[in-house]
Amino acid sequence: MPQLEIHDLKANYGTHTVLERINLDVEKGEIISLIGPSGSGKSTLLRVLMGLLPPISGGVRVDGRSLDYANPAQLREIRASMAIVFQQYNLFQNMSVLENVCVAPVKVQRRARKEVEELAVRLLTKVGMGNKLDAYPDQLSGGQQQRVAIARALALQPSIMLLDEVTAALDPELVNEVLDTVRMLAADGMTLFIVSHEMGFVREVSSKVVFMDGGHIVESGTPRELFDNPQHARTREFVGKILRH
Ligand SMILES: Nc1ncnc2c1ncn2[C@@H]1O[C@H](COP(=O)(O)OP(=O)(O)OP(=O)(O)O)[C@@H](O)[C@H]1O
Repeated sequence: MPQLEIHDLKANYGTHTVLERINLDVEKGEIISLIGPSGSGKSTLLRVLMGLLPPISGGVRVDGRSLDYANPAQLREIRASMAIVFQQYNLFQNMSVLENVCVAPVKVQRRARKEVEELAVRLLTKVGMGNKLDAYPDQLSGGQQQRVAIARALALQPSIMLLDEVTAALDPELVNEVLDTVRMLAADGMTLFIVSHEMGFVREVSSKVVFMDGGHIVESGTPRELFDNPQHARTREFVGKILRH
């Protein structure tokens, strides 16, 4: 059974339909990259999956269970099983690195502080921030802050991580340290949804690349299928354009 099943999903902003007929099955440990032109609905799909924008119709199943985004108790569960990291790291400026990672598991998930702190130290060490536990966000580079943001998401112990252009706000020399962290998550078997404009990276890590345009999935396939042998004219045009850059 796929870990995540998206069935005929539709979403609107007001009366404007921004996602339609989205169908996608994701197996545990898969790395799914969403690519497509600006405004094609990539971020919106992540927002819908997280329950930040309720779908108009269609459904999402996690481990075979249908998610009811209108049910507040289920919404909490959804947010516990998936974690999202955005382009802007949005760390709490008045909290240390360690506290940033611990606050939601302790305050929202009501897990024991000692256990959470131990996990937080392990995660921060893993993302190369173990020597900055007591630092404050304004003492860190963008790449370091983003790695703390990834550790913070991992501390929620999600089974699926959604990464929305996590390197887009970084100076070029800091991009790789964050991509290395994502490579590590992939190697650990975490199921990942990635929206990224780093096409070399997308090609390297993805098990499946999904090309979106105008709120639809146009086609999906392995990186090789999608980049080297796209089936649709629209995909060929997009891939041709990005590869020329
Ligand atoms: N908060 C919002 N209110 C209304 N419309 C929105 C909102 N956010 C996005 N949209 C619209 O929804 C559509 C999909 O936007 P989305 O941000 O999902 O695209 P995207 O593929 O992630 O683009 P980009 O690569 O530029 O981030 C666009 O037409 C956009 O204008």
